[in-house]
Amino acid sequence: MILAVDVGNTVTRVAVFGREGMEWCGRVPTDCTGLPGSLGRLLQEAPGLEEVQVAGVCSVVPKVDPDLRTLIREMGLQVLEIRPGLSADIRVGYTMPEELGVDRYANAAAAYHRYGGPVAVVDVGTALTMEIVDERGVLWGGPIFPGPEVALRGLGEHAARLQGRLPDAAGPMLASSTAEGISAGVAHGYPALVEGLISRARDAVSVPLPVILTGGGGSRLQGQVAGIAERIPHLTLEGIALLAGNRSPAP
Ligand SMILES: Nc1ncnc2c1ncn2[C@@H]1O[C@H](COP(=O)(O)OP(=O)(O)OP(=O)(O)O)[C@@H](O)[C@H]1O
Ligand SMILES: CC(C)(CO)[C@@H](O)C(=O)NCCC(=O)O
Ligand SMILES: [K+]
Repeated sequence: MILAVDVGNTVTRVAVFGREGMEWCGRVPTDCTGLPGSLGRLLQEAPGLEEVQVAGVCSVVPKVDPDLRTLIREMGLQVLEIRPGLSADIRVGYTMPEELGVDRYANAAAAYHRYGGPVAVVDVGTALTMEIVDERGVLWGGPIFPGPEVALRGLGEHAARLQGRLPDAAGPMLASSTAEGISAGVAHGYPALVEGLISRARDAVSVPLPVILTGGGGSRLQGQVAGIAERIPHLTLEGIALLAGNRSPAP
């Protein structure tokens, strides 16, 4: 059994994986000072944790790493840090592979395991990213763009008359108020953005490219974007479990 830990800039997700796949998952906010406490409490509820020996840890928030490692080791688990190079199947196309977000590497590993190459992932979280693995198994970064919440917060901070809050409902294209205009921007803008990125990625790869949608914002995009093969909400966790399960932990 493996514990997968995915520390994103907004949300930290954890899951227990057994032979049959994911058996339990939970989430807490990534609050840099409070994370070890809240994660420790959450993990007390995790069923089957006594059978786990290895924690695959994937963090894109370096500040939390030391305390997180301490917490996991104090729970009696061995820490296996996810890093580019853990998969024998994919090779990172970055000039400096260590620059690539490890969550993106985990996404790519899970996607490649399911589909082979080429395959792409669109992950909508704090950032909107695309990971592209070509037919030779080379992982290219793909575009990085502000996620919906970050984009709107930026707008609110820089435009005196606009609020930077995410709307609940989709606004119409012919808006009759500022609120409707903003909700139309998010509801129509992000699907159009993702469709455009997918179309350009397909031009760049020039072979049929299945695309997987994931991330907390992925649920809002489901059904709104043409050309998505499937949405897999826990793709990053799946990739972490896969990468951690294939390797023995470092001493
Ligand atoms: N109305 C909406 N339309 C589009 N996207 C939304 C909407 N509401 C929330 N979102 C997106 O959903 C995401 C929330 O997902 P979640 O709380 O799982 O965190 P996350 O951003 O995926 O976390 P991380 O980047 O830390 O992995 C936010 O990134 C936000 O941009
Ligand atoms: C892009 C994010 C923020 C997505 O979580 C993360 O993967 C990250 O910090 N990446 C480093 C930059 C890169 O992947 O090229
Ligand atoms: K993420």
